[in-house]
Formats: sequence, C-alpha cells, structure tokens
Amino acid sequence: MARGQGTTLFRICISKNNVSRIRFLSSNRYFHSGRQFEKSVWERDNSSPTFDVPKREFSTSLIDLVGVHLASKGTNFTEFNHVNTRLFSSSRKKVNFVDDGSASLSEMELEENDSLSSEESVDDDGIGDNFDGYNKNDIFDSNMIESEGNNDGVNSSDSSRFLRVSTRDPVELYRELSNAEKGAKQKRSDWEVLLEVFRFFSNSGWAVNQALAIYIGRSFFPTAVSKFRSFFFKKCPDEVAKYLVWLGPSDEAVKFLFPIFVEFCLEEHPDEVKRFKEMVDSADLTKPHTWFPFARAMKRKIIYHVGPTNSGKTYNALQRFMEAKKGIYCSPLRLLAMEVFDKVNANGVYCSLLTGQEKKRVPFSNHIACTVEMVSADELYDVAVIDEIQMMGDPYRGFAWTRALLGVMADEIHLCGDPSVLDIVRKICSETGDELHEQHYERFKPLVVEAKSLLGDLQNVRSGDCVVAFSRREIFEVKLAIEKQTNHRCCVVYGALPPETRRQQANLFNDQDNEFDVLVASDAVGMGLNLNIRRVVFFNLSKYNGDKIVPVPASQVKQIAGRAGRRGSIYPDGLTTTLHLDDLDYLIECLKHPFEPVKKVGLFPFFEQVELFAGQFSDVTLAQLLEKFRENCRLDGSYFLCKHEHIKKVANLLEKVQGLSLEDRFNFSFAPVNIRDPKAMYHLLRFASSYSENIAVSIAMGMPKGSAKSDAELLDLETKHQVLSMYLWLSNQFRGDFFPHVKKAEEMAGSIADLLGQSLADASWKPESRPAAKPKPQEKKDGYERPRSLIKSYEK
Ligand SMILES: Nc1ncnc2c1ncn2[C@@H]1O[C@H](COP(=O)(O)OP(=O)(O)OP(=O)(O)O)[C@@H](O)[C@H]1O
Repeated sequence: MARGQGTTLFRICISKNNVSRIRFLSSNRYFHSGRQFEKSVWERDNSSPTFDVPKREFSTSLIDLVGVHLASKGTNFTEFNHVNTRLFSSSRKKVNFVDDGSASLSEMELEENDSLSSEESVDDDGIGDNFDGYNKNDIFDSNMIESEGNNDGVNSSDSSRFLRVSTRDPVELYRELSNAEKGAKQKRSDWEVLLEVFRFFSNSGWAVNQALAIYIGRSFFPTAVSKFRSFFFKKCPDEVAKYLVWLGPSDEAVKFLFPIFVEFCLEEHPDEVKRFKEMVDSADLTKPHTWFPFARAMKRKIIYHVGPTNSGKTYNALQRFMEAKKGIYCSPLRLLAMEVFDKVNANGVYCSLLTGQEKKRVPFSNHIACTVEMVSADELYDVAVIDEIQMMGDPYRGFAWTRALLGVMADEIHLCGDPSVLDIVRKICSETGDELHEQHYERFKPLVVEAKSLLGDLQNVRSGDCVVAFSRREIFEVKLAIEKQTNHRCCVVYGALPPETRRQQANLFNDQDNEFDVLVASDAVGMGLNLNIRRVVFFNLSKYNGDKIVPVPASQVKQIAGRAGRRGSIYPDGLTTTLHLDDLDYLIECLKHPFEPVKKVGLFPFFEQVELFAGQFSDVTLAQLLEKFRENCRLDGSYFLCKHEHIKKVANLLEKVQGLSLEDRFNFSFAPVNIRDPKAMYHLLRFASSYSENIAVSIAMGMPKGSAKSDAELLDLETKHQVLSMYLWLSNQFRGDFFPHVKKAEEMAGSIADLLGQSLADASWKPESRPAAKPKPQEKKDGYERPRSLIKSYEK
C-alpha cells in the first residue's frame, strides 16, 4: 500500500507490538472531507485555547466553484460540505511565512503596503489606523461638515438603501469592490466609525473562529483583517460605507463583512490559506475510531461493568477472561498487571506478563496481563478486559485507554470502572458499531463515615487503619509520628516506590502475624493493591497537582476511601474518616457526590501523525513541534489532547543529543522518568547519547551497599531503581543489542526493591525533599503541615 491512494491506509508495525505503534497513513481527502469537518468541532482542552468552529454562517463563491447550489443568497453555510475541495493554486502575492505559523509580507510589500509612519499607531488588535499606501484624504472628505449627516437618523431613502446593501450577495459585492477603481470619499466622522467597525471585526471571537473554517489561522487573522480593511477603504462604494457606519461596531457589521472578507482572503491570500490547511490537515485527530480498521471490521461485544470500588466488577470480568481461550487483561499499573498475572497463573490458566519494563512469556500461554499502554491491536482475542476505564479521561494517560478501547481486537471486551465515562463509551460504541451491554454494581457493603474524625490526634489511629496523605514528606512525617506516639508500626505505599516494594509493603500490612498493622499511603493506594483495610483516614484532602495545591477531586476521594473493607478480607465492613474535623464535611461531600460524567477523553498522536505534521516545518525541535501540534490539532468534541509537558521537558533535554532521528527522540521522550529528579534525567541523557553514538548503553551505576539509613539514602535508592526501570523500558523500545545489560538491570532492580522494603520498615527519619521539589504549601505546626479546611475551597 502506498500513500496517495485517496483512502486511509494502515499498516501495523509488527516489530513493536502494541496499540501505540499502529502506523497509519491518511490521505487528506479521507480525513478532511467537508462533511466530516462540518460535523466536527475543533477544540482544545482547558489548557489550550478553544478552536471552536460550530458551523459556517456565511456564503462564499466557493459554493459556486464546487457547484453546490445555494438556495438563498448570503445566508447559511451549513449545507456546504465541500469547502476543502477548493483548489489553492493561484498565487497573486508573494507571501513569506515564518516558522511560528504567522505570515509576514515580503519586504517590498511591507514598503508598498504596510509601512507605518512614525505618527501612525498600531492598536491592540495589531491593526494600525492607516492603510496600505493609502492616504486618509482619499477616503474622507475634509470639506464635508460633521453636521451634514446624522448617523443615527435614518430616513426612508436610507433605509431602503440599507436594505438593498444588506441583502446583496457578498460574492457579487466582493467582485464589485475588486473591480472598482476607487471608493467613495467619507467624511471624517464616518471614517472613524469605519475604523471602529474594523477594530471590532478584528477582535471578534466569532470571526476568528469562522475564519478557521476557511483555514485562516489565528496568527494570520489580524494581518488578513488589516489588508482587508485597506482593500475595503480603497474600494468601498458610498452606500456600503454608509450602511456600515449605520451598523457601527457591532455583530451585525461583522456578519455583513465576514463573507466579503472570506472572498478577499481566498482570492488574495491563497498560499497562506493553503499552508494553514495543510498544517491543520496534518494535525488531524478527528474520527479516531477510523484509525483501527481491523477492530472496525469486527462486531465487538462490549460489557461495561459499572460500579464503585469493592463491588466485584473486576472479579466478574476476570472470570470471563480466564474462561476464554485467548484473553488480554489491560491494567492501569504494572502492579495490577503483576497481581493478575500471579492470580491467573495460580488458578491454573497460563498467563504471560507484558509491561513497559518486563516481558514474562509463560510457555503455552494464550493469556496475557499487560499495562494498558502495551495492549496489542494486531492480535485477535476472545476476551479483553480493560480495567479502570474511567482513566480515559485522565489528562496525561487517557489516550492509552482510548486507544485500547478503540483498537483492541476482541470479540468480547469487558470494561471495568466507575460510571463517569459511561456516556462517552455509549457514544463511542455508537460510532464504532460495537454492541454495548451495561452491568451495574453496588458495593458489597456500604462505606460508613465515622463522624468523629481522629480529632486531629494521630494517637487515635487503630490497627487496620490506612492513613492517606498526598505527599511523600507528609507520609514520612505521619509514619514517624504514629510510631513515636503509639505502639503501631507503619507500612508505607507511595507512587515513587517500585511495584515490587509496594506489594511487599502491602503483604506486610495484610499479614496479621507481625507488628505492622497501620498503612500510611499516598493516593497510590487507590488502585491495584489487595489490602485488608478497616478504615481509611485522610490526613488531609488537598494535594499538589504539579502547579498548585488543590482539593483532591471527589472521584479520587471515593476511590481511595473505597479501599476500606474488602469482601473476603478480615475487614469486610469499610469505615472512613479524616484526621481533622474540619475536613470531614468535604469528605462527606465527596462521598455523596455523584460521579460526574466525563465530557471528553484523551488522545495523543501516534508518532506517524507527528512525523506527518513535522513535514510542514523545517528546523523545529521536537518540543516545538509538539507545541505546534497542540495549537493546530483538530479534535472531535468528545476528545482532548492529553497533556504532555513532561514529554516536552524530556524532549528539550534530549536536544543536546545529536544524531537521533525524530522517531528515536519521540520514543526517548516517553521514557518513564521523574523530570524533577536531576539524577534520573542525567542518566536518561547519558542513555540517549550512547544510543545516538551507536554505543551499547551501559548501566554505569553501582549497587547501593545496603538499606537506607536516612531519607537522602532512601531517595537515592528510589532514583537508582527508577534509572534501572528506565533502562529496562528503553531496552523494550529500542533494539536489544543497544541495551545488552538487561539481565543485570533486572537483578539490580530486584535487589534495590528489596532494599527499599527493608529501608521502609526501619525508616524513622525526617523526610527530605528532592531538589527543586514543590514549594511548601501550608503552614507548619507541631511538625506537621496542617490541613486547612477544604470545604470552602471546594464550594468555591
Ligand atoms: N463473586 C465473588 N466471589 C468471591 N469473591 C469476590 C466475588 N466478587 C468479588 N470478590 C472479591 O471482592 C473483592 C472486590 O472485588 P473486585 O476487585 O472485583 O471489586 P471492584 O469492583 O473491581 O473494585 P476495585 O475497583 O476496587 O478493584 C476482591 O477481593 C474480589 O476477589
């Protein structure tokens, strides 16, 4: 298959066996038909400006060009489906484009048209009050006295003239303007009103959005308006000017001018329009379900197990998984993939394990437990399970769930999760043609809130409690305090710990025959671990979101609180409360809060899409490319582009490395690295440098001598494990011969995970922060960062 066949072409990259590696090539015609464009909404999520083109509300001569009959003049454009088929071949003016996507006229044209004298102002809208080589005196008649006319007073001859102007076909009107030798002179006051009208036009969000529909980009829009204004003032007949003056700076004026503006741009700036169209087309993420033609060729049955935590969703889905001849389980975490791998094998069903870091092939296995990013879209399965499906809405990783749902080839797909993405899954199924069944669940036993709280005193902690805090520092402070003030010993779970260590800590906590009977954990406890928790106590209910301290979202509070009480454990009844009475209202509020429907789910371009887009530019870094992609990508209304600041950060770091292909850079940028850990970043840089020089990548890191005796040593162990984990991840992404020390890395990682476990059991030091860690969020008192009441900020 080759490009340019006028149809979407796919090939699946067999060497890299996962959904994220599906290759696709698309012809513009397929992806960008006018019809599709009409229905789709160009959008961005909150982090990016809106790119919203609901429908066209104007007509242009394009309609004549493509032979679509226009029933009424100057009216609605919504029936017009073929705007993209216009040819953009004629080039009347030489336009140079700068890399940032804005257009600049060549110097000669600037002299001719755009130069502003020193007295001339440029307004906020970027449009000066003077026009291209045009003398004010030509457009207003200084001899006319102000009182001669009254803008507000409209006599009957005016109104019939205005009616005539307002109903004119904008195409004809544009032609007339274009052919006119000279426009009518205007008196000064009218001229000033006209300036205001154009300023209003330039600042109109509606016009900016509508302009996008004919591929006039935001960056070019002000220039285009400026040129249009000059053109208009040079050519404008008196009655049109008068009509505009009468309308004044208003939406009506904008709507009147817009179709004429469109004609002007298409005639005068076809190159700019074409260039922007090509750029937008190459950043097209609309209709993602069409990226997976093999899955689309199937009639899949989708069973959505909808319910809160501890309601048996995953259990039931896994039963079907184990009964199937061939199945895949897609997990949000390595930890959970490992749990399922162990559990399924223990039940006598051979199952392999596949995560970014490890491939454990069990002989004769037809089942696989993998992390969601690794799900294969080129294998046929009888049953697939996608766990925690609500993570489709995750701002960073959501795209992996979206791809899995759209792309996995299984006759039966079980989705497990809360109801927040139910509506969107329904919508997706109606697009894909899959058959959707919903199974609703309730918690086995209701979760009970303890109204008393711990009254701010950690001495009230009891056996079987899990105290949840949202930073590493707080976790260690709480552990230290509990162990000092009570006879309890604490296990610890937080995100930066390797899955093996988290499991080891969970086992220590679950085991009733030791002194470790309290768990202190971060939100990492919310998923993946089998824990015997009697009561979840929130140390606080705010957390740092990478930017500022925010209340923990209700859905997350529910997920974490829901870990208390587990069917089959020694604590089947679950309790939850807060350390401080102040936070209790917020907790109750969260638990009562219905699951909010997620409106949009995540997407991220495949490398091939980024590569296609890269063809529009020369000399941009990967980070700049991703930023441009973000600015220009087109998405359907149900999708957002996942956040990727961390990827850009890594990409920027790797700019120092010469000789990496764009694909290598792209893949390296996805490496699992803590971007706030300079040591880990240093090692990633080193790995990439060796790789780019065709040198086998060494681990170059010694084994620690023993378990950590201080927080700094613990941090060092965490970093070391992360570096090894990164090495293993890279060895699965790139050719194995570049990463010859996989075995050694695995052994070292295993030993460090054990050391971390030992260190945590003994940890009794004050926590330190990593360099460049987050600013201290709250006032300190009694050695703790005290939670503030969140109910108010929640209400806000
Ligand atoms: N029918 C059953 N028989 C025996 N045990 C069950 C059954 N259903 C669920 N369980 C057990 O109940 C616990 C909770 O079930 P499960 O993990 O499926 O819940 P869930 O709704 O998926 O919650 P979460 O999202 O927290 O995992 C598990 O320990 C599971 O083994």
